[in-house]
Amino acid sequence: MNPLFLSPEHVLQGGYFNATLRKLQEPNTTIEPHNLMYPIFLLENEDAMQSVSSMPNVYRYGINKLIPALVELVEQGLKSILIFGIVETLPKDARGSSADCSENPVVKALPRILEACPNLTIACDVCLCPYTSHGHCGLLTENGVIDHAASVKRIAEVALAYAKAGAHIVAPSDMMDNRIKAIKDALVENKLQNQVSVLSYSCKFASSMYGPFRDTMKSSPMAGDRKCYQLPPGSAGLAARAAARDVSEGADFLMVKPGLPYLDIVRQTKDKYPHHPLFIYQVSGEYAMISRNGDSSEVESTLMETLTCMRRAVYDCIITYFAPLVLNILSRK
Ligand SMILES: NCc1[nH]cc(CCC(=O)O)c1CC(=O)O
Ligand SMILES: [Zn+2]
Ligand SMILES: [Zn+2]
Repeated sequence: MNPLFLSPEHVLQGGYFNATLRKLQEPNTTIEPHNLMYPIFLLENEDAMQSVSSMPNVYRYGINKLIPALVELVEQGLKSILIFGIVETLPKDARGSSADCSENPVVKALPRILEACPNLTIACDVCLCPYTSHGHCGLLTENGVIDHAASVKRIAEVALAYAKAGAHIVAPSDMMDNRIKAIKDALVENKLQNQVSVLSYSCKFASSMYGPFRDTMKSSPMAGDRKCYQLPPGSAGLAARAAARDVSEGADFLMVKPGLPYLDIVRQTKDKYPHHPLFIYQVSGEYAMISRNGDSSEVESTLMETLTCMRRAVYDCIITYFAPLVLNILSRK
């Protein structure tokens, strides 16, 4: 018996007393630039640049302001972006016609971003809510409920338009059943299947944490809510079935959204589909919460702790409004 009565197998502190040993104890949780995707709010007005009141350091850009910002971020290591179009003068109507018209800001911007940043991977969010007069993510019947077949057909058309305009990834965020297959079919019919991948918002929950995003996008539903297509927050079962549905329909990448309160879903999805790269969307409400957690050094340490824990859970790519800050932190290491 040793004089201190310590049982050797219960002495853990001998295994993490310096920084190198601590790194060994956190396997596979490092973050590199290819693990980050940066969401971009794109305005119709090409010369505009507006701050977002509920999200410090986040801007809505017209293409002429976006290009120089992106060129600089790519120099700092940015590998991928996720674009959201915002219309202000183009009309919103029942079928979301402005989502894929030739004047749509995303359709117009894609060739210019591809030219300015040839090594940047560009994903486009595909949804109808920023473009419909009723603000829902699908099309509605006369009775005001989701018209499933019409919605899926329309979402596939929009995805195809972004694919034709040069998007590398189309990312449907509407949560309609069967839209992944409809999009894949459209890509095949147009011989784009080997040039465009499909990132499915597969496990997207009806969360209260999308508030700052909806303010920014002006995309809240005019009536009702999204609970008939986004998942109930307590349902691990529907999340498992939604991921299975999207895998069977040919999704290249899966996603869990929001991130932090849903890490059990992240782990469940990764365990079931280890061969599908998994994305987490750290949403606008999470961004707002972390941004307010103290001074800049506390914000940075909270952010990195959060991303490390998410990585432990395990994701392959994190979609985060903090991407520029993370690149900056990585460059200082
Ligand atoms: N389809 C709309 C969409 N696409 C991405 C987000 C949320 C992003 C965020 O909060 O950062 C939302 C909001 C919603 O579904 O209500
Ligand atoms: Zn939507
Ligand atoms: Zn969306």
